[in-house]
Formats: sequence, structure tokens, C-alpha cells
Amino acid sequence: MASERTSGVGVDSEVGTLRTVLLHRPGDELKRLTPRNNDQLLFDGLPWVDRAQDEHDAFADLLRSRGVDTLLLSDVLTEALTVSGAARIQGIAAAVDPRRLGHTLAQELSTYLRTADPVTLATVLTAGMTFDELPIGPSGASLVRRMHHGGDFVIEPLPNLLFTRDSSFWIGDRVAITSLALPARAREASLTDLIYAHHPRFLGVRRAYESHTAPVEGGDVLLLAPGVIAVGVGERTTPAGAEALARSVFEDDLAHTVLVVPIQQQRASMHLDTVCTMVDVDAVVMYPAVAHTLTAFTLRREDSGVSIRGADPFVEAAADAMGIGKLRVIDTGLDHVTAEREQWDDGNNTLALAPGVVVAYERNVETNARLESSGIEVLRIAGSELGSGRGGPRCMSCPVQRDPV
Ligand SMILES: NC(=[NH2+])NCCC[C@H](N)C(=O)O
Repeated sequence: MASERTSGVGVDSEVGTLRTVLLHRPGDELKRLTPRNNDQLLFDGLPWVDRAQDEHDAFADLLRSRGVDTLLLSDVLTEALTVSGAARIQGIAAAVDPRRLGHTLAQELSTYLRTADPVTLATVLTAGMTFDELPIGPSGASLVRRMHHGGDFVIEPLPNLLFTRDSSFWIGDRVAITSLALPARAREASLTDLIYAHHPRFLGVRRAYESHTAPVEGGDVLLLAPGVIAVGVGERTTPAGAEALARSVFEDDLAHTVLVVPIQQQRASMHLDTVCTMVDVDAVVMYPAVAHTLTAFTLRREDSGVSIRGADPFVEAAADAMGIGKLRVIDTGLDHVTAEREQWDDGNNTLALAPGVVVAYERNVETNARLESSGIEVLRIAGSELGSGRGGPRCMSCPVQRDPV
């Protein structure tokens, strides 16, 4: 839209040639998962961490081999914590919760973390800390400490950081820090917030959707075309979140149309990008079970305020808003059992590197074959371990810069 781009950042579509992306190489936070906490921490199994790291390295290598600059969250987090005392204070304040830890322990822990080296601090902020790991000697004065089991978390781990898509997203030359719906993920946004506020690379970057309160997660936000955004509303993003986002992007002249798309409130489709992602400027891959039933409310910026129409069929409303005759839906044509299995394994969750070129999990054999027979180049990656958190290539990436389409 109208805004001039700050150099080196900015995204106004799903498919413009990808230049820079934020990834998170999974680390010690995944080692915190047990059969007792995995449901609450939003994983459907316990990933084999070394293998997950290998798979992630291969994903990052593939992106690099295609000319994409990959920023790793732990690196930029550590760098921000190195250069900025304010970043340290922000990260620590979000992680140390006096309501849960009590005043004594919260103070001791904050004091320790303030002097910890940046690598250690970054590790604690991502992987969390247990009572057994508290570096400060047994404190007679903390009842909380005495009454907790050594394996309990003093600071909760963030295993879903792997899915960098959800805790921030770019729109035009601005970055939006999201408001994550579930307690297991809420603190992730404090890390993206401090990275974008304090890392030298992002100095001067402006924010979108600043006065947010209601939940919006990046996995629900698709930049269909410059000025046109689709927002899924379901298990995560709420109607209030979608409405607030729409008003905010209209005010900032970042979009003229927002399509609000109701999706089923269930685990398998926790974000819009689990059922639909863009693979070309005018094409999407979609879970067949919803392809012809998804609807959208169309919110438009008008001189007099915001107009709302619908709900209408999503595919038509999207084409209309994008100003194209037709939005091609790549019909994966699968029988419903295969389609359901491949949707669960993130077959519809592709990451476009350029128009018509996408990264996809290799295991979704049928969906990938259908994409190829529709002329899409599919770059396959392994995801046997990465996928146990229910997220594919799109979920695991936050584009920071794409070429305009
Ligand atoms: N954009 C996405 N689809 N992200 C997937 C997130 C998966 C993560 N385990 C969660 O439940 O939040």
C-alpha cells in the first residue's frame, strides 16, 4: 500500500520472493516435554530432539540454498540481550511471575538473571527453568520453593517457539507482535517484542496493531495480496481480535480489505494456515473438506468507517477483494481419509519461496503430487519429528522480507 519500505524488511504477500525469514532451531525447550505436560504444551507427542534439530537444519539449509537469509531466534535474542539492558529487563519481567513465585523467590531470581550472561539468559527465557535448576542456594525464606517439587517449572519452557509464524508477523514495512490465545504460548510474544524493539537490525521499524488486547495469532493471518488480508477466527484468533486488527490496519493504511474467515474450533485446524496456504499469486492449496464451505465476512475501509458484508463463500470473496477473476484452488482431489491424514500432518501448510515454489513436508505424498501436477514446484523436507507439534513449513517461519509481487 502507500507506505515506503524501510530497507531490508517488509512483506506484502504470501508468495513474493522470500529474502529474509525468522526461524527457531528447536532447542532445550523441547526436552522439557513429558507425557504429563505435552497436551498442555500443545504437542501431540514427544519429539526426538536431536532428529528434530537435524530436520530443522535441513529446512534452514534448503532456504539458504535458495538465497534466503535465515535469522535464528536464539541468535537474535542473544544479540538483543547483549546490546540492551532494557531488553534484559523486559525479558526477565515477562518470565518471572511474582504472583506464582512469591516476592522473595521472584526477587532473588530476577537479581540472578540480571547478571547472567546473555547466552544463559536467552536459554532460560526459551527453555525455562525448574526449581532443581535454581542457581541460588536453598532459600530459607521462600515458602514457595520449599513447597514445590524440584521438577516443577520456576519459568515455563516455550516449546512452541518453533512456530515463529504465530508470535509476530509483518505487514507492509511494519511488524505486529501478536497476542497469543493460550497460556502455554503467551510469553512467546515478550521475546519477539524485545527482539524487534532492541535488536540493532530492527531499529526504527514501526509497529502494526499496537493497541491489541484480544487474541490474534500469525498462523491465522494470510496476506492474500497487497492491501488484502485474510484472518481466520477459531480456536485462537477471536472475533474481537480480528475486528481490532482490521481497524488498526485500516487506520495505518496497511490494507483496504480484511476477510474474516470462521474456521472450526478444533486442534486439527487451530489456525487458518492449517487448512489453506497460498502457493502462487492466484492460487491456494486447501483442505478439500473445507474448500467449498469456507466463508468470509468482508470488512472494507470506507470514508465513513468500516463496512461489513457477508458471510460469502471465501474463494469468491477473496478473488473479488484481490481484484482477480478467480482464485485457483488446487484441488488435491483426495479421498477424505487421505485428505484428513495429510491435513493433520500439515499438508496444506506450505511456505512459498516465490510464486509457484513452495516448501512442504515430504510425508504428504498425495497432496504434494497434486500440487506438482498443477504446476507448483514442491521442495520437500522431512518433518517426522518437527511435525509432532502440529506445524509445517509455514508455521515454522516468519517472513521478514519478501520482494513485492
Ligand atoms: N501457524 C501454525 N499453524 N502454527 C502451529 C502451531 C502449533 C502449536 N503446537 C500450537 O498449538 O499452537
